[in-house]
Amino acid sequence: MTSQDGPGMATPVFYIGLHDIHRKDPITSDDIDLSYNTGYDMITTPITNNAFREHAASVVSNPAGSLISCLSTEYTSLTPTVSTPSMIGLVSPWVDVASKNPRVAHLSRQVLSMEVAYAAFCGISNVVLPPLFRGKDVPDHSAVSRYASAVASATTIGPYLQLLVPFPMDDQPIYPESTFTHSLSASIEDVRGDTTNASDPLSPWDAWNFVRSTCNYHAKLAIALNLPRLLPSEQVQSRWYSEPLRLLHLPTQSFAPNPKGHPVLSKAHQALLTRYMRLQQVPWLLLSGTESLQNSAAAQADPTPAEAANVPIEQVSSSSHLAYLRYFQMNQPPLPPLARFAQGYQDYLQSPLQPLTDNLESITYEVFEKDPIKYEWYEKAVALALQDLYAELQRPIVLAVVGAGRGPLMTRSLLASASTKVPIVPYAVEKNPNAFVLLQNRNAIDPLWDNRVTLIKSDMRSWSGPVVSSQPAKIDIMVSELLGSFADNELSPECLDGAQHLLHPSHGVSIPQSYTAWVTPIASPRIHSDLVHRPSSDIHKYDLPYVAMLHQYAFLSFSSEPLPPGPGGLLAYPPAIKQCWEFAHPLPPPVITASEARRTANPSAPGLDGGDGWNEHNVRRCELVFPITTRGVCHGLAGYFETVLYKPRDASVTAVELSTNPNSMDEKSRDMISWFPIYFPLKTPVYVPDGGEVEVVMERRTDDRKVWYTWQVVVWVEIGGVRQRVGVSEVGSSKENGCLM
Ligand SMILES: C[S@@+](CC[C@H](N)C(=O)[O-])C[C@H]1O[C@@H](n2cnc3c(N)ncnc32)[C@H](O)[C@@H]1O
Repeated sequence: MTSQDGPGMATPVFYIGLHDIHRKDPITSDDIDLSYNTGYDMITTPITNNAFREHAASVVSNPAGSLISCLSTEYTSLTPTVSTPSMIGLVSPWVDVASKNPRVAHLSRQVLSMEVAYAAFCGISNVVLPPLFRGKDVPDHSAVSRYASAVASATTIGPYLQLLVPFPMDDQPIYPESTFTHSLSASIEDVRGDTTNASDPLSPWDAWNFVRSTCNYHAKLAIALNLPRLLPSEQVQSRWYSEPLRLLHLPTQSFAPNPKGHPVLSKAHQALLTRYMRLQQVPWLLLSGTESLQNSAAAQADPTPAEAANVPIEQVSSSSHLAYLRYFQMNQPPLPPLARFAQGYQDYLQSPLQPLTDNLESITYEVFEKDPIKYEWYEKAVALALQDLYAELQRPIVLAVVGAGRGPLMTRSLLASASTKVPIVPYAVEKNPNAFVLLQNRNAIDPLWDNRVTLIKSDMRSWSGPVVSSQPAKIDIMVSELLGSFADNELSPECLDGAQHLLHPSHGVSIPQSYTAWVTPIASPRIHSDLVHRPSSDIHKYDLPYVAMLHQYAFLSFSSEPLPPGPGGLLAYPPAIKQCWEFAHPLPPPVITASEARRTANPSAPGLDGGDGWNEHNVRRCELVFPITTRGVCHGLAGYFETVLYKPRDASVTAVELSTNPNSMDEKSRDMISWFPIYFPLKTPVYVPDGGEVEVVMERRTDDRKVWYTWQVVVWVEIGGVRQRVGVSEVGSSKENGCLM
């Protein structure tokens, strides 16, 4: 249930349910038929009836100790039916497991467990739990703790249930007409007693975070989020976006009348829905506060938007809100190319490719070759480099594509030569014997290649180099694409260093000329939950960076300069994404000389992590500090890269660059699809308070045979003028899964 038209296509399906907030008894089959006929996809139902509520209230107010009775036909009319799958069960909202009165809390837990178990028995697979937040109350930590403990117990009931935990988006009071305001406690005391009044929009999220941590990120838990009429800040919206949203509750108060009196959503609500409805698991929408089904049945069933727009104002009914949502669904903007390409892969963790040790399959090359930007940018870069070198050398340029794959960069180099009219002596070097067959084919049959490309089946590091006019020659332009999602993680530095002796020492150009790795801390509960629930026999699951189309996550650190205002005038800030390190080619000759000296068994010190230390120059370390204004949980690090393919000698001509860094990708290589980000997981997520700092310590290490990364997160807070370390993650290390050279 991800998108209407399968992978690559545009519009999500909206599943819309009806929630009658005044309903006290389970629904009947007539109600279900009516809701279908009105155009809803599902409907909420109480699990027990008002008699049960009265029974529970009498037990609560009788301290002599009578007990809650078992469910019987007196207390529920719900039975399993063919329509059960389209029902969302509601645990009685008067159940107050967070009450500070131990008796209320205890009886509430009994009711909760009976109702959840009965719903599960009936085959209802989605059950909304009673709310923690009611009316104006912001529960204190004891209440949150009691609530979390009750939810944790509920996760043990029924194997196939999804428990939907209701939360408001922020600390605005819940709509007064919601049944959520009345609880069992109200009959004997003030609802919760201790509450806080200070404004804190993240308090519901914080409570949710505590609940799900108590439940160890249980896969059965999801959120039923109440959308307020006034939406909170972009950061609060993004935080909820990263969480497992199953239901978005839209009370009619979230709508405003348009000039004709028809209910519509504000621009800000529209933007939020468009974003949330692109989640891979599209949340369901729940409409409440409309008039009862019986009344709205009189209105036209399932009207078209045009019909809905012509409904006289006095007839605006539940179907008007529904018709608006259907209209809104049909007018969703199409997905951008990268999002289309990534359909089905969102947040799916893949081990990074190792094209040096493994031989890639043809289909993998085919996927790279679909990129609409990368090859075009390489062609531009080669053209600029050819012009620069030809102006200096005035002879054919020796150009080698090292790691040619199936040949797309060779094709682009030949096109650049044709467009600039700079003659080239082309070489294509590839170590994958299977891809080499295709290179031979291409040379023979592609009219552009026309058998003029010299093909070398070799590792670039052991190739003896070009021969021009029967004489050994140097390469003028060495073109490669050995970059991984974190720039250097497919060992581009080691491969290109190994081939540098083939490059002309004074004017030789490497395309790319340099590349940088970038990182930022993120909240990624979905990915964390995926890792938590992988078998514990997978002992390295946290000790590996993953390639992932990051989707349901939230940035935690932002720069202080706002972006231009978005829909509804909400201010948003770009994420703080910082550079870890850089590699540039060719290396200064003394670095290569020193590396060679260490390799040739002289008495110099060994490498820090073993070996002779000849690859020590490719070791890197960074310590980066990220300010955190709004508290959150860091589950891992998102990594990106940027590369300068070629910076022309004429400084007035713009350099040709590629980027996957969200802050620069649109400017440098918009719509490029070849690389997903990389993700470095934390085994134990770390909580970062408001005003804290996340320090990221990363290293690229080597023992001359392989390369690996280590990563660690440290949380700092200033308390009483003293900077204190309040959280430290384990050190993640990919040493056991390092990239072999
Ligand atoms: C990421 S693929 C890029 C392929 C192609 N240039 C493209 O853009 O579609 C990297 C290619 O480099 C090759 N390769 C990696 N290391 C190499 C080495 N040391 N010597 C020769 N080829 C290498 C791999 O086999 C693979 O074909």
